Amino acid sequence: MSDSNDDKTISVTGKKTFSLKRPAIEQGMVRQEMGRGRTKSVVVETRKRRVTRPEDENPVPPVTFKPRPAPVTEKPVVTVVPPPPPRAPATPPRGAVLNQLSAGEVEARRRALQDSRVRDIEERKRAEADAIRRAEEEARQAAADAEAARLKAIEDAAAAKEAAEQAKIEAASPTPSAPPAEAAPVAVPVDDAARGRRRDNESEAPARTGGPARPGAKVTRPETAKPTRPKAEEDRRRGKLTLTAALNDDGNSRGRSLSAMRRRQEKMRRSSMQEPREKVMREVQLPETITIQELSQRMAERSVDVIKFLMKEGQMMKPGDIIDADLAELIASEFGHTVKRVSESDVELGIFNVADEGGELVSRPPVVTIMGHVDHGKTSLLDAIRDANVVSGEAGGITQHIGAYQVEKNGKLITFIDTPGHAAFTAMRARGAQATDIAILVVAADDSVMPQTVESINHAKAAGVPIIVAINKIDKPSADPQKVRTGLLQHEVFVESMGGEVLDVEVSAIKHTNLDKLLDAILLQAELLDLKANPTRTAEGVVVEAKLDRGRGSVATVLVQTGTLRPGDILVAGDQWGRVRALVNDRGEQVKEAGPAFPVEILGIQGTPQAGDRFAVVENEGRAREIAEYRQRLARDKAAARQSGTRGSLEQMMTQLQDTGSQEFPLLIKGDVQGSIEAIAGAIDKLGTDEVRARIIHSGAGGITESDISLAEASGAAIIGFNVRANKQARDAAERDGVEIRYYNIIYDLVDDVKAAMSGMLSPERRETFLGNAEILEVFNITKVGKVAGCRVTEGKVERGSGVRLIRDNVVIHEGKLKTLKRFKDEVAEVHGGQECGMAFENYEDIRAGDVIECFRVEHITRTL
Ligand SMILES: Nc1nc2c(ncn2[C@@H]2O[C@H](COP(=O)(O)OP(=O)(O)OP(=O)(O)O)[C@@H](O)[C@H]2O)c(=O)[nH]1
Repeated sequence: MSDSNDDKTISVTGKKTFSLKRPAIEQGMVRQEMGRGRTKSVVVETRKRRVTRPEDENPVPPVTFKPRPAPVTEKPVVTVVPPPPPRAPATPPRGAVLNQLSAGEVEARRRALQDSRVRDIEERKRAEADAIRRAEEEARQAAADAEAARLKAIEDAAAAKEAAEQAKIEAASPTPSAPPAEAAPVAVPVDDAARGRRRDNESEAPARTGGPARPGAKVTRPETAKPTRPKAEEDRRRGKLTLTAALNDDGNSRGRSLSAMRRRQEKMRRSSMQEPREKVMREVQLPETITIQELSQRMAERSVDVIKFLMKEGQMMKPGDIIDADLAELIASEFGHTVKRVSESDVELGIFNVADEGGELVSRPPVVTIMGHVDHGKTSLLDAIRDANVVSGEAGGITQHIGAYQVEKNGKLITFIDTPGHAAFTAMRARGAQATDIAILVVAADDSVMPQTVESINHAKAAGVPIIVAINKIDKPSADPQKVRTGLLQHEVFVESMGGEVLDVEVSAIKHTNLDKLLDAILLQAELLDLKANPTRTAEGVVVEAKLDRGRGSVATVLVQTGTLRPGDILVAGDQWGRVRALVNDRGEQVKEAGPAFPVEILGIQGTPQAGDRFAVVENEGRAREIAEYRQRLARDKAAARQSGTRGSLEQMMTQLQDTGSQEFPLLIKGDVQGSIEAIAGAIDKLGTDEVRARIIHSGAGGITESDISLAEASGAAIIGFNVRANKQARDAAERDGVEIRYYNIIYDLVDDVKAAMSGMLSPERRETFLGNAEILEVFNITKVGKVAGCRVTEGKVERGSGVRLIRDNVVIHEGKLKTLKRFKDEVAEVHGGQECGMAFENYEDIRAGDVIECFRVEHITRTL
């Protein structure tokens, strides 16, 4: 051990070692008050000015470096310094020679000893005060802890009885670290505190107390200081000092607040009891498809719970997966929620057929359509009426063909739809628009009832529209109006003069004869119908015609059916929408409004709607755009789904019958001759029972036309072709509108199928795929082979091995198989459109130039219902 080491020890521990050699700098430990009971130890250095005396002029060199080593005795030191400080080192520093001191030196030493004694006393007092304060702090802390434990124990009596006991025990019994406050000064010896500070640490340092413990003291110092600091440090770390804490009696300790403890207890009680929260049952809106995440949100459940449920059901899914409404409903009901299914089409809700809110119903003009057989004078009659009865006061106005016009008779208006013919009428009806109130059936007096007259009758009847018969061309000498009347009887049109209720007027379009009578009849019929509408509500109606006009953009002629349309209105028409820029009437004049049954041209629609589309005024552009987009999407989907299903199919009809309990089975029959049609109609009629019967909405001889398709579509009927085919336009229309056409050449098969459909047991579906048509250009008679048709494939392709039909004037002459299919003398598998080929039928030779050979493939698909 060196001197320097000794010095260091003193400075660190603060102990005073009695030594002859006093360091120039004195050091000591002082406890400094930090406020609110906190203290800290501070090392204090005291620098003393050296006093020089005459005898000290030659100062004794430092004893430690004295060259003469001399034995060091303790005794003189002990005698010179009367009260040896407790635990003072027994050995003075080596190298001190006492017996060679001068008188001055002795005097100086005596003074030094006195000073040190005074210092010792002061330090002892200070240490005593420190010890008392520390003891008080500890006691206060212990009391606070005990109080906290006691409160906790009281409030949580049931749950923590033992803890309460323990807390009480702790509170009652003093621990070494927490003696009672009043006992503290007695319990902690002052001198012990001054020297070793911690009596309770004595067990840790027995070796230190026994002898000179400088190195040991140095090492253990942090430990000995430890118990005095923790409280202050804990307080500092526990959190920020608040006003409450500062004003607290404890001063230096912050316990948990009462409410914090209550909260904690409540939390513990909840978690221990696992109290289920009250579940809120919701009405979950389900669209056709929904993601699991969205469904969970709508149910206010966790998506992980939904996924767990699905896993239990054996389906591994992710939150982003899309499920259908059925599964979503199952999940929702499993979680205890109710379900409300909504569909995309809900966007259209409240657009059409909006109920009148108050407003008075006022009479409106009737809307009339003219129908009839070709060349019976429909156009002539329409023109004659228009020319003769242009709305009074408007003379000179240039008549515009906008698709509809109005005439005036006896101060009453009549609206005519300018597109004659039942095809247009039914096309409109097929789109859901029943624009017409009255149908004028034009029958030429010199020609009587013809096939299209019958079609027109059937179309009007299917629509439930009353008919007025206009017997035209009565100016002609060959006119026989009576023949027309009797002819109509066969088709269940009973005119007044024959005892029926149907009004009939003999007219001449050319001579303008009886046009007034016809108009009177229309007004009379309108009166019977009591046509009324509310002009004060938002407008609804139907598109009569639409076109893209150069310079004016999209132009649509609409017929307002209810409400009043004005410029600035936002409307949706079919899958188009727009803001009405201008309204133009049938005389080319801009008008400010169009009321019920008024035809007007609208400018401002974004695209071109289709004739027959319904239109309605909506409240804002957003809604209009939304509906238009939905409808465009729907149209695309429909187009995509067209291949997969047909609307007017026997199968579907049967399902409908089962679903709706409907008792009618609508059919449209076209045959090669009237006789076979009658036979078919008779056979089908016999199939009828009390529960279900077939209703032939139209039948006729001849090929299947576009008008048949639209009638079938509008009436939801299936078309049966007996030995007849559909022409190209009709085929396209059937495909577009999803109407099934079934071809038969044996009445027995036809009746069997209808019977099966009606009784709910359909035989395997015979699905026929059209492959192509070839026109016979020339017929060659080749010996040994027979008749060979030199053809050009006009449509699609022709395949060897497929079924073929020979068609003459849209009537099937023969159905069978091909014997040969040749191209430049070679037998080929198929011939494509535009190419020429040679064909011969098996066992059939009656072929002529101009005949058409239809090629088709037949598949039998077993029905699954
Ligand atoms: N004598 C006479 N001829 C008439 C009368 N009405 C029409 N015609 C003639 O009959 C022919 C056909 O008349 P349209 O008005 O074109 O007949 P439509 O029914 O419109 O004919 P499509 O448009 O082909 O269906 C024309 O040549 C007319 O001149 C009439 O009252 N008397």
